[in-house]
Amino acid sequence: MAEKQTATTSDCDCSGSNETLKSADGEISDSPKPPAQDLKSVLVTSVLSLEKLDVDLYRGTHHWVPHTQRLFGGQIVGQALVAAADTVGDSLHAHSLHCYFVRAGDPKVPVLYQVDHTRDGRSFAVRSVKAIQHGQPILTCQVSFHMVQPSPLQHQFIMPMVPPPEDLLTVEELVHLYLSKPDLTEKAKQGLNKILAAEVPLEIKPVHPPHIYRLTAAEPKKLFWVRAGGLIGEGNMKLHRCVAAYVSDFAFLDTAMLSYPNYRAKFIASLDHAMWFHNTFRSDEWMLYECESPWAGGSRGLVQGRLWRRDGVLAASCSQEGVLRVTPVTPEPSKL
Ligand SMILES: CC(C)(COP(=O)(O)OP(=O)(O)OC[C@H]1O[C@@H](n2cnc3c(N)ncnc32)[C@H](O)[C@@H]1OP(=O)(O)O)[C@@H](O)C(=O)NCCC(=O)NCCSC(=O)CCCCC(=O)O
Repeated sequence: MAEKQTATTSDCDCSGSNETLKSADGEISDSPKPPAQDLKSVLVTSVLSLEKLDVDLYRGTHHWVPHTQRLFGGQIVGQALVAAADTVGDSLHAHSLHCYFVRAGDPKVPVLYQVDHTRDGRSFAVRSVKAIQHGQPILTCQVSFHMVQPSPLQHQFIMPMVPPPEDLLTVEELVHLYLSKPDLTEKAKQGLNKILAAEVPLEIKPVHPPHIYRLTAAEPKKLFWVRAGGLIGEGNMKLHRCVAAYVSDFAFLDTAMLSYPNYRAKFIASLDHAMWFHNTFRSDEWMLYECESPWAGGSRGLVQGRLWRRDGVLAASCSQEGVLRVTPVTPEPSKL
């Protein structure tokens, strides 16, 4: 047991990878401007840097834990993808993954990732990953990898027209703006300060920032720009998919709650998560996350998302179902 190594992420020399930034029509695109932030992202240095304990066995630790004190689903999916990707060659790239969150993750102990080599074929390889805590699975995940293959069949939806990230405020800037408003209730202040204290390793700019007190039902749709906080770099393009897996579970499921301002979630958790990767991208550059919920019912909600590169190329698609147990909100007398 146990030669100790760090798996697959920041230190991996994947300079042999021939994956370049290509647009949907196969043209090499103008490389978007490098991100402003120059410090290595904590997603690289910690969250997605797994310890290799043995053949096909990895250990991951935690960074940001949501207030629910159950592990963030995106972290578990991202780490599972790192483990799976470490067991395939550099010419294979994850094109889809399908996961079930079967138990809540415990933030007090690390997570073990056990990889099973389900199949290795000529063009595709499939890995099955079990994330384990206290001897029991918390996540089961299947990842399929594909070698780069050309095709005359190419189409995609068109990216929604939205203001560029430079014209929008980050969540932190919005919170400071809200905190400067008079007549803020103590409860609202506490909620806003909690947002500032959370060390989410992502930068987010909502396209339509929510009103501090959401009073009216909205369509279950939202759009936000998102990128990893800090630099990831071009060295390991596989890692960008792992980061996108992390990103894709963030603020996703609550899209299903947007039409119900008179209810708050007393229990909300993702049950499953699926992703399809379509094109290369850098997750430390701004991507537009377009989220919508086509259905809710039976204490569950379905959400679907598209991650767009800012040059309009569809990078990835996501789907998730979650449990939504709600309780009515008592209206507060003092509103902004
Ligand atoms: C809990 C899961 C979904 C399975 O549920 P169940 O089979 O019901 O498990 P139990 O252990 O029997 O119950 C758990 C809990 O729920 C209460 N419960 C059960 N049924 C009902 C019911 N019909 N009505 C009311 N309450 C019910 C039960 O009493 C227990 O309550 P407790 O005793 O107070 O605990 C299970 O599959 C699970 O937990 N899966 C993991 C889900 C998960 O962790 N997903 C990833 C994290 S969520 C996430 O990351 C979303 C992003 C958040 C960040 C952001 O975007 O801001």
